[in-house]
Amino acid sequence: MGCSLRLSAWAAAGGFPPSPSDWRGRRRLHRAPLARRRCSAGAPSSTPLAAPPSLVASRPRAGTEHEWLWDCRGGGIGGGGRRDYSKEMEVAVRVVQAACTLCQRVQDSLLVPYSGSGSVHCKLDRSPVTVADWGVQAIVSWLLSDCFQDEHVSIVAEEDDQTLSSSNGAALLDSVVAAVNGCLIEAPKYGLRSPEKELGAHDILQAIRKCSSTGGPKGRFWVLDPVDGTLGFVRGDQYAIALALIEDGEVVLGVLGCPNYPMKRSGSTTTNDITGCGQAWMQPLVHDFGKLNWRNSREIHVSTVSDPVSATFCEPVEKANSSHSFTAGLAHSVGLRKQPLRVYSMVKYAAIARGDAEIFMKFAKAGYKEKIWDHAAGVVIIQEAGGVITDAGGRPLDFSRGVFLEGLDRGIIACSGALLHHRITGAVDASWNSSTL
Ligand SMILES: Nc1ncnc2c1ncn2[C@@H]1O[C@H](COP(=O)(O)OS(=O)(=O)O)[C@@H](OP(=O)(O)O)[C@H]1O
Ligand SMILES: [Mg+2]
Repeated sequence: MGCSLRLSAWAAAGGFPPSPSDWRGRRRLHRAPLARRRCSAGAPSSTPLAAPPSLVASRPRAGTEHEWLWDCRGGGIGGGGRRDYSKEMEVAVRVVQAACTLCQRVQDSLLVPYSGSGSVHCKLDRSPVTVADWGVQAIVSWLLSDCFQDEHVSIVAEEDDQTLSSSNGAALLDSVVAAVNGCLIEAPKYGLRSPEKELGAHDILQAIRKCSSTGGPKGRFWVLDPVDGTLGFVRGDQYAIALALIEDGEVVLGVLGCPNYPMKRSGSTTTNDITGCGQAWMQPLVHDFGKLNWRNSREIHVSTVSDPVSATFCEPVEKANSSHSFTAGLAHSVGLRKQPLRVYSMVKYAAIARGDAEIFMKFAKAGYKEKIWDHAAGVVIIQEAGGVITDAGGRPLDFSRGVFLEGLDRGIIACSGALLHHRITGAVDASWNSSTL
């Protein structure tokens, strides 16, 4: 399912990174161009930004032997009586692979000041958005519709077309059109069809608009977060492309593309030897000179660590998105010793599924409503890899009630096993009333 990994030259030489700071994307943006960007939300806060010139200069080019790209995919296809989702899974992996390429190109262009696709824009809620968000949404929408022509394809996704359709949006729309066509022309590399002729602005706006389903308890719909962790993306750091399929309110498959998540050496995966309850895999991302090859898939499992002393917990980077002080209190009370691993996006979910961390916690401010696209793909991948994920009251996350995770009790807790999960939910109950959330 889906996390895809970019192996830097450093990781190729040294194996899996030993410390949280090493999880940061290998591409750093220079401070000056970022500071001039319009969106304050895109500006760095705690993350060191200025790239040592050596890092930027020595970043491996796509296609060199140093650059292996990986993704993991998982899916709820093991359940009894369920239908076969292999076609949907295959299409979803191919589509996310294509989307990863678009994102990598746009993230690279963010390194180039004032380049067309390299600018960061602001949404009404002041969160950042780039050509990649609209570009991915357009190609995923177009490709899914093309692959399932005899079905009505329904998609719930994060972006709308308002900014692009506005009178100020023409230049931006041109950049999206160029990025989308540049990616779709390579669709055959992923076993997908390219459009017969280049898509025009109208086609692309239509594809973006098509993702306007609002989900619900019945029927089938895809859920897309085109660039999850946009803040990480614009900072040259971690992000994920997240695609899931929901049927009658249940997530039945998910794919996460995580192009900047470094690969660990295959030898170190031998510690993760428990049998998951389903199936989750990771596989190489196709780089510029490659072709999708299914034989490279590997099954993934959660970690076997159940002692809090040895466990690693991860959480959002921004304290505005999850209370760091509350999770620090929980960590202390259950005996977690390690520093939290703060990583942008659903890469955190991939990390739990792959056994790189044992716990994920998110406690948003009161009143914030979690969206289904921020969790659907990651949740099913964790479950299929053998992990447990619920709200803080121990109930499954409910994807059947529209675009929000309605009824979510306090926060989200994912663990590699039931024992750790039980301890954390117990600690939440013990400390909730005295918290200020
Ligand atoms: N106030 C608030 N509280 C909680 N969550 C929020 C909030 N605002 C936004 N979001 C959603 O969080 C998504 C980013 O999650 P991350 O785990 O990447 O957060 S962080 O950037 O590492 O802090 C982010 O997803 P993207 O917009 O796709 O990046 C948002 O959907
Ligand atoms: Mg998101």
